[in-house]
Amino acid sequence: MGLLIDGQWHDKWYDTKRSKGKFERESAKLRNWITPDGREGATGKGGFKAESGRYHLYVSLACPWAHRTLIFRKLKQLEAHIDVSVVDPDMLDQGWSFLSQRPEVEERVYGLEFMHQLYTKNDKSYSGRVTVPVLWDKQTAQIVSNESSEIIRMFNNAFNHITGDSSDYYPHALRSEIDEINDFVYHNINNGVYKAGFATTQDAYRIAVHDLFEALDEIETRLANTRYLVAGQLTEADWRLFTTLLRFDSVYHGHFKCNIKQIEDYPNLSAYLRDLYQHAGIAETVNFEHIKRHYYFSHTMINPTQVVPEGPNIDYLSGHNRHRLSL
Ligand SMILES: N[C@@H](CCC(=O)N[C@@H](CS)C(=O)NCC(=O)O)C(=O)O
Repeated sequence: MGLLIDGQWHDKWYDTKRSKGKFERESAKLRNWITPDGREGATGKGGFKAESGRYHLYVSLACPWAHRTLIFRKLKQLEAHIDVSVVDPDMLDQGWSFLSQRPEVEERVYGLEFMHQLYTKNDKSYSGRVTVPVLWDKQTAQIVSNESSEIIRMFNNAFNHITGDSSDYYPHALRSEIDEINDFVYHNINNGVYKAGFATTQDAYRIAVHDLFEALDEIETRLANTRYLVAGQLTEADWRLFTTLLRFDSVYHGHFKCNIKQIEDYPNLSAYLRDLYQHAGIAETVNFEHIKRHYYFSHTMINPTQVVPEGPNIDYLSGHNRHRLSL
């Protein structure tokens, strides 16, 4: 685990000393947008027109942020248009790498060994963390974006004229409601599990874990009478919550000490999680072997033995009975 400073790789863990033991996530720095005609998007520069075969997506199958992008690639019929490279689940002294015996792990554009080489190919004096997901432009050899929340929005609509798929997970009429729930879920749940897991003081951990479970309790109540988070309709807000819920009982509950309850203890959240898992195509984007191996093996300051637990055994294909809920 490390970061680039002026284009040089440094093996360094997160610095929580300056923040009294709190984990503070660095914001993603590369924020351009693919648009239907190449016009500039909400941030960054223009020149990234939606085209079949031009872009490449780098993901970790373990990472909840990268998982969102794989889900949108699937939901929006983009598999034939945007190909993918998968990093090794072990993120050690060189950060994310492609050095692996696993057949699914390979850098498929240039044959690189490490993800940090892609970041320096984009900018040879880059400074910052080397994160996944990354959306890469093969035509100009640049990173379009390393921010998952924006990559899923590009996938949601920039390629519709190419795929013919006009399903919309961020409809205009629901945007402010989606933004509001996203913000709550991001701070307390998506990033909340990391704030608990990476905290290096008791106080920082305690505050994060209580905020997390208060938020889960609130969502549990919200899901009692509605199938999805916003307007009874499947939106990006659901997929953003899904990738964290899915990892919760296998990883965050033990490894990140989020152990006040499991998702399986919540009747509505556990059924909602199954409902989303069983949505067409989604199970194919899930790899529990990578998920468990990555966290337990890579975070050696949390789990120095690198032993990966055997359990839990949860059947995400079992019945959930959420179809009865409409609005
Ligand atoms: N804001 C980014 C966060 C991505 C992120 O933090 N990814 C993790 C993997 S789950 C990562 O690559 N971490 C490496 C590091 O922080 O050095 C996004 O949502 O795309």
